[in-house]
Amino acid sequence: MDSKYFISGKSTITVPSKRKIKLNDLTDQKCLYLQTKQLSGCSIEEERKKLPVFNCRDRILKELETNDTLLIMGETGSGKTTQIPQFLLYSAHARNGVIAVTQPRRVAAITIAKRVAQELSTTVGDIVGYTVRFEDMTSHKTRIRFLTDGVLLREAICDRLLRKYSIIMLDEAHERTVNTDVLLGIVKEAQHKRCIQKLPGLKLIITSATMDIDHFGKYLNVRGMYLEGRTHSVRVLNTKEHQADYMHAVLVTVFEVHRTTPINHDILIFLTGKEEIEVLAQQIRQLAKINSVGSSDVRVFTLYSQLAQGKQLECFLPVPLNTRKIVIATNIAETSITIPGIRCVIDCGFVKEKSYSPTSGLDILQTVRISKAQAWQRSGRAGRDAPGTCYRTYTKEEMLSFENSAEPEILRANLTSTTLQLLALGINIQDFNLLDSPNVKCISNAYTTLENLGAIKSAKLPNITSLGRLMSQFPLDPKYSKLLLSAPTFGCMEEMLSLVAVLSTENIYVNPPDKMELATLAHAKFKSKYGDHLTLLNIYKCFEKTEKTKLWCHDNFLNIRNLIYARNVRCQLLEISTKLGLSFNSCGENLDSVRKCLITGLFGNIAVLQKDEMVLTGRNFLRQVVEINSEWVEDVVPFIKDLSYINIEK
Ligand SMILES: Nc1ncnc2c1ncn2[C@@H]1O[C@H](COP(=O)(O)OP(=O)(O)OP(=O)(O)O)[C@@H](O)[C@H]1O
Repeated sequence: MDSKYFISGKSTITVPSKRKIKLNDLTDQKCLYLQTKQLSGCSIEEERKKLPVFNCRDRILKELETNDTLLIMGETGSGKTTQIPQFLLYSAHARNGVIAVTQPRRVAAITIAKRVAQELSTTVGDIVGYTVRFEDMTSHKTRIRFLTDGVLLREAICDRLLRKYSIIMLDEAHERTVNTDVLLGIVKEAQHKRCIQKLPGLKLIITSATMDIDHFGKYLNVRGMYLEGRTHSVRVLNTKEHQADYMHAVLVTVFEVHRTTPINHDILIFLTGKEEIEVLAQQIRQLAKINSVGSSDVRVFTLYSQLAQGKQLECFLPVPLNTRKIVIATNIAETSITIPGIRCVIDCGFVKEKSYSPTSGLDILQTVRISKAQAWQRSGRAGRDAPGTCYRTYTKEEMLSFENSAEPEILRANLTSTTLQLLALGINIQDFNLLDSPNVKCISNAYTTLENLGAIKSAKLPNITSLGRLMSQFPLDPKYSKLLLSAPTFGCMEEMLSLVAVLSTENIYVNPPDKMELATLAHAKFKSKYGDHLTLLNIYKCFEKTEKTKLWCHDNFLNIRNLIYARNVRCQLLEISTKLGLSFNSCGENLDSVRKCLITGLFGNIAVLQKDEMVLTGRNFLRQVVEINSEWVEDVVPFIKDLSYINIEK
């Protein structure tokens, strides 16, 4: 082993804990791994016909003849997502409508659609297409449509029987997103109603490599179907000892792999969030620069949800010869996706999980241990186009204490948006037969918030109002749709469209770790004394006025891709608003209108608090957003229920 590999420089790098590591420190450090499992595998084969699922084609089609619902479990990479829709394409089952394949994440929907289009020698938007929020790449020719579960749920609002579809495949069901859970119930109901109304049937296929098949089976009243076989073997290694600093363990492992494996073995690293990812990316780039292996190179890509879509897709492209691709991702890369070239996965064993606190009414982001199912999904990202290895920076014993699967999102999420969508479908969430029933307090909070937004008449008797129905037409959080629906009255529709578009976009700021001060200075130019919302609006307005947008964004440390994305979102929101007959007006420089309008939507958010907390938070909130001014109160009161809790004059 060439331990000198690490020590050609004297530079230091900063790790998140602000601890400085000397490159020399890494020399003697190695994470000792123990091989814990060798997943049995077949020989290396790349053609789709050699995928294990291929042998099950006839079995699947036959099962569908006698069953309306199939529950299919097969190994990661066995070909479920890419192949099953193709088996169905020319089958009798797909004669009466489009095949929908849902994915919990947009990046998966897009990349799989591209792959399947490639396999069918067509282009995306032809026979195969995808639809994700604010982007539709389908046409009247599209027969297989990959879409996020959120998009399909939204479509159900317009047509509860989902008549456009002949087959719906809910993929990655183990992820237990709220949307997939709700869709299970909706599709089940659509199957039943279509049968009663003698409409063409609807087949439902649920797929995953790691779902709790008994639980699903009981709910759907079907037996599970197992597809045997694995495409390529994945060697799984756990650290011998507990690693107190997983970032450090990951870094050491990256360079061990870099030093000891062929340069075309690309690496995928799982960390918990953007900050960690950016820090590690910088460390790897710095270390690789001064420690190159011969003429080889390292290209580091990052993959997390706040990245602009175009940037997220960069890691799927091939890199030049003699270059090792290193992708550092959050759990967004955990299921479904194939990043070509990945032979090695390094899993830190943690994930950031969003949960909703029914007592405070706030969403909390916490770093928690992954589940066993997530660990297997992560290792499954290696061994897709060749045998692979997965390094886990936790011990085998530690893994024993992991939960079998992550807690379903429906048991820990803020349910306001889902509750409104269901109400628009005529379904009361508390009466809806779901795979797991949500917490009663979460449901009552959702009703209270919707009541405060004016979307339902009363939390006790949750009948959707006409305003609520309009709100459900926007693919937005209800508080943002409320803003758009209130804006014409306040005379600030143009401004609110821009603001909501920016709020629906990932971070528009660029904060390079080495130029933090310059970036802060540049951003300060746009700062509004009335808070973040008006600052964002300022930025968007300046962006639209600028001709040389690229240079302007660069000079102002702003993300051009995300601002362009916001512009597209704005166009679509404008389209929906026009369809709903909303008038388009502008308040010009009089931003007081925007501030007043903001109260109508954002207030709903804090309204689930206890009365005492609400008085306090409400007052602070009003202070932040508006001047405490009785004239304003007159304007906003009709939009807010229960404002009487707050003594505005104080
Ligand atoms: N974008 C892609 N680029 C290259 N190869 C791909 C791509 N997508 C899929 N493949 C190939 O097809 C195989 C099957 O992928 P597919 O996504 O259908 O499997 P899966 O059983 O659905 O896996 P998972 O349970 O992990 O989602 C992969 O192992 C890989 O060899």
